[in-house]
Amino acid sequence: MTQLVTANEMQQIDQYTIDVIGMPQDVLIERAAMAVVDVIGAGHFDLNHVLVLAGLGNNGADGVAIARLLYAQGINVSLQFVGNVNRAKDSVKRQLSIIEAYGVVRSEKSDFNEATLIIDAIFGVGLNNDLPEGLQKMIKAANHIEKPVIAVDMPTGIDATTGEVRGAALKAHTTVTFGFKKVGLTKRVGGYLSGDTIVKDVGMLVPEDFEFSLPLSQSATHESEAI
Ligand SMILES: NC(=O)C1=CN([C@@H]2O[C@H](COP(=O)(O)OP(=O)(O)OC[C@H]3O[C@@H](n4cnc5c(N)ncnc54)[C@H](OP(=O)(O)O)[C@@H]3O)[C@@H](O)[C@H]2O)[C@@H](O)CC1
Ligand SMILES: [K+]
Repeated sequence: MTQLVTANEMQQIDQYTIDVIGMPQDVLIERAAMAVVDVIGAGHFDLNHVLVLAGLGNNGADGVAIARLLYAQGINVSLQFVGNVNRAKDSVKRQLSIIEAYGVVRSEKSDFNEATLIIDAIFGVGLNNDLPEGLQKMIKAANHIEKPVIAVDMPTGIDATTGEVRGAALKAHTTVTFGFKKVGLTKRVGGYLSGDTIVKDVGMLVPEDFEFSLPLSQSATHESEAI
């Protein structure tokens, strides 16, 4: 039995945990990154060349932290930004200044062909529009070569509430989603493109009087089991 949430409900819980409980955002980002690295470690993925695709919001911040953790384990990882870094959120810029001290290579072009595993940290629950044309093209090309993809929180391009594709969506082998299972991962194309979905606890707290709008789902899911 799992509690399903909409994008908005997840964002309210995020904000409450940070603003009311006082949990630093960078702690949540670090725990999210560690959760994804746990899943990578427990999986049977080819880690010869991991390519992290990072966007400009907190989903991207998760991605930069994941790249740092993998690099610190001696894994061959490259980081590619999707979008204009100058427009990135502060959380991403903080992660960037940290990772630069570790010496991680930032690749400009998307070296999909060499990658043996792709970490999709472009957009998460903050997706609020159709993807830009260029990104849609890149995603369709990536889907075509069928590289294994681990989606961070949501497959990029899937609306976390409706499960619809916003122009294009990166098909994931596995989706590691934080806190609660987003209802978009169970509906329409979102249910298909998200692959195996694992819910990981990153320390979010739900307000006492919080009213979930969705019923508990029967769907089996991996709770945040220790791996
Ligand atoms: N909050 C927390 O504490 C934690 C959050 N966590 C992580 O954060 C993720 C949510 O982060 P997020 O709200 O920054 O949104 P995200 O999905 O990164 O999008 C980035 C920005 O892109 C923009 N944008 C949207 N759609 C667009 C489009 N079609 N085309 C172009 N641009 C578009 C939009 O910016 P705007 O347009 O609103 O200025 C948006 O802000 C969540 O999924 C999880 O991974 C975890 O670390 C746990 C702790
Ligand atoms: K993502």
